[in-house]
Amino acid sequence: MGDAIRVAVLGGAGRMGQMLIRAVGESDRAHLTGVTERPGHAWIGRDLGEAMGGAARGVVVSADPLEVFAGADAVLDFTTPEATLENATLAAQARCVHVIGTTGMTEAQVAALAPAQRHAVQIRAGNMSLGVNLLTLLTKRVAAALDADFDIEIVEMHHRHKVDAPSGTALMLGEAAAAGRGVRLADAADRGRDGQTGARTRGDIGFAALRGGDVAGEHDVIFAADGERIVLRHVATDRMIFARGALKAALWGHGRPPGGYDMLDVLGLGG
Ligand SMILES: NC(=O)C1=CN([C@@H]2O[C@H](COP(=O)(O)OP(=O)(O)OC[C@H]3O[C@@H](n4cnc5c(N)ncnc54)[C@H](OP(=O)(O)O)[C@@H]3O)[C@@H](O)[C@H]2O)C=CC1
Ligand SMILES: O=C(O)C1=N[C@H](C(=O)O)C[C@H](O)C1
Repeated sequence: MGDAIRVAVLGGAGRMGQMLIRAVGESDRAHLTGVTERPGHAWIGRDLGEAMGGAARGVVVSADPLEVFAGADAVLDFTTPEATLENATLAAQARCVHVIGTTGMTEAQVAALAPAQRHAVQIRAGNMSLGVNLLTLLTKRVAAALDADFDIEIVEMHHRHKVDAPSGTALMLGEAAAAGRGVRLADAADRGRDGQTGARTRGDIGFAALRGGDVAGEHDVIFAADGERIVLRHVATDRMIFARGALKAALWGHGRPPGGYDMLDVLGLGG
């Protein structure tokens, strides 16, 4: 394994957890040293390979994140907001790179992640794909070039199991649009229309969330004016784009000074 970094996957039985395990397995720069799951999960105590329906891999799925963090240089965390908050403290104690893909965190939960950044490299993004991160830059540019005659609407669609809305990606795109406009998203966001809503408020950034089937993730940023419409679109057809992005982040973060980073930093696209 030579210089390969030691990587653990948190929430290994999840949709993303299984992709992350695959991505680490495909890499010659990383090797899997641990996997966690929620206490009480059916995979706990089982060999990972067997739990996934294949050959034994010599990694036992653990409900004890402490021992898993202790044996890892980096942890990949696509779990729940509550688990991610606990993991941030453990990553700081173990000085692990903490790659956070978890979405649906409240403002207070995001703020609570900050103290851990004094001791650990923490890389967080609502979307780890190259395409979406590029789209945030395009969105910011287009929003900066247009005035509020162009109404901005962000429409996203995801699989039926998704539990948070708007998606983390939609919020990233909303932040980018707001930054381009020179406003705060918190002041401009319209996150739910139903019933007698009244006419659209000029300058609002609207969100709509669709859920159904097995959609991996689709996002449109619409700039709609009288007589014309610009649509910027990203379509994910395979969750491996998120998993490979997360592993790229772990490799990038290994050996860096502690702090809070995002995927634009990892991809070298930050300002
Ligand atoms: N940033 C990005 O690029 C992407 C982010 N995501 C985000 O990642 C998150 C996970 O998505 P997805 O994989 O679809 O969801 P899943 O529900 O399939 O996976 C989450 C996994 O975490 C497990 N889990 C829950 N609590 C703990 C705990 N305390 N310790 C260890 N494991 C735990 C769950 O177990 P159990 O089911 O038993 O509760 C489950 O197996 C979501 O927030 C999603 O939005 C998804 C794709 C890309
Ligand atoms: O839950 C998902 O599946 C996804 N979540 C992320 C989000 O909330 O934007 C990223 C991706 O769109 C898939």
